[in-house]
Amino acid sequence: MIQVAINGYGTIGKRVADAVRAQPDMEVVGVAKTRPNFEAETAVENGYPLYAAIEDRMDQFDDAGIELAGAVDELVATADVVVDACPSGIGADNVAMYREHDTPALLQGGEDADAAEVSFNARANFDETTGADVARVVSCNTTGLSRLVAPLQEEYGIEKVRATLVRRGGDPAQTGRGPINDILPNPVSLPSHHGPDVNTIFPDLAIDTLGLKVPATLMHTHSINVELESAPDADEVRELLESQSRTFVIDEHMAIDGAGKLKEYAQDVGRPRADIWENCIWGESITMEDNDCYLFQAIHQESDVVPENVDAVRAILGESDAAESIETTNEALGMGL
Ligand SMILES: NC(=O)C1=CN([C@@H]2O[C@H](COP(=O)(O)OP(=O)(O)OC[C@H]3O[C@@H](n4cnc5c(N)ncnc54)[C@H](OP(=O)(O)O)[C@@H]3O)[C@@H](O)[C@H]2O)C=CC1
Ligand SMILES: O=C(OP(=O)(O)O)[C@H](O)COP(=O)(O)O
Repeated sequence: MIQVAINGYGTIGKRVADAVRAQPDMEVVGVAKTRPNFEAETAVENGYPLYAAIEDRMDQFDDAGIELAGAVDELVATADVVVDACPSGIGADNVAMYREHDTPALLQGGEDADAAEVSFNARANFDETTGADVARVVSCNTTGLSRLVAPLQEEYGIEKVRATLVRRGGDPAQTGRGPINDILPNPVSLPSHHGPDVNTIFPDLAIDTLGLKVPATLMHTHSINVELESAPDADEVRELLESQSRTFVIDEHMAIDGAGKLKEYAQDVGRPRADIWENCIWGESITMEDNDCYLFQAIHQESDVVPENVDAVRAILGESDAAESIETTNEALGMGL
């Protein structure tokens, strides 16, 4: 069994912990928190050994009556691999500790690309991560773009991607986030970080990305134009996207008109935390105009990177090939809407 440590048990970390625990070949050896809040309590209730991310604060856990298994560097020393899901910037600072213990580490998309040796997307470049000391699972939006680009590039070739990303302003629990009643070009200058990030996965791809932030919390929405090298009809493109294991093409009969109904559907089918691990592509939006493919997709920011982290664990340790890992992860999670 692969012993996985999770450093940073927040939005992404707690989901990755549950997904790792669901795998037949992995176990969670512990999770680390800086303070004894509700997530520390639920980590212990869920049976995860809890470690203090900051040693000086161990007594705060004692005072709150929350039992600790130790300090984070003990956790890192024990683990085969650590998934760092700390807030942006802290992951890069933690790399020295991971290197000191010789424990391979996975950072998240909030870190700069150069904080890791390689950036990861399971569908696109699984093998490039094998043997790395530090890899980075790209951000939720970049994961969503990469999953779309990979099959289109393989099947038809791509001249250029143009993507406008309407980004949710914050996650549902991020009470401090805005905008409250505004729509912000974000960043106002082009490109947004997503295009250069996609190039960490597809170095030669021509891609321009524009970003906005809106006062919504449920999901991001992408307006996509991919100029292909050939001109398949829209039905062919739709079939191709339907055949991918991490894309959900929303059929017209479902009458899902936005992120609200997508989340409702995820709850109705019993998804944990109403998570949607797949890219959600509106079938009727898939349109071809000459070589230009257009579509809309929604991305659940809190969860699409979760299966990618699980695959990245196997990739960095060289424990599996891409197809086998993706299949194992998908089956263990119950992927497929
Ligand atoms: N949320 C999203 O939509 C997505 C986020 N990401 C990326 O994932 C990473 C994590 O983001 P997210 O989960 O949203 O962030 P959160 O803030 O939800 O979770 C991070 C957690 O890390 C803990 N933490 C803070 N400092 C430390 C530390 N020094 N050591 C260990 N734990 C610490 C915090 O909890 P506490 O201090 O209480 O221990 C916090 O709950 C970022 O790089 C982000 O960009 C990627 C895709 C989507
Ligand atoms: O990785 C994400 O978005 P991003 O791809 O737009 O950077 C997550 O939704 C986190 O975004 P945030 O930086 O607004 O918290």
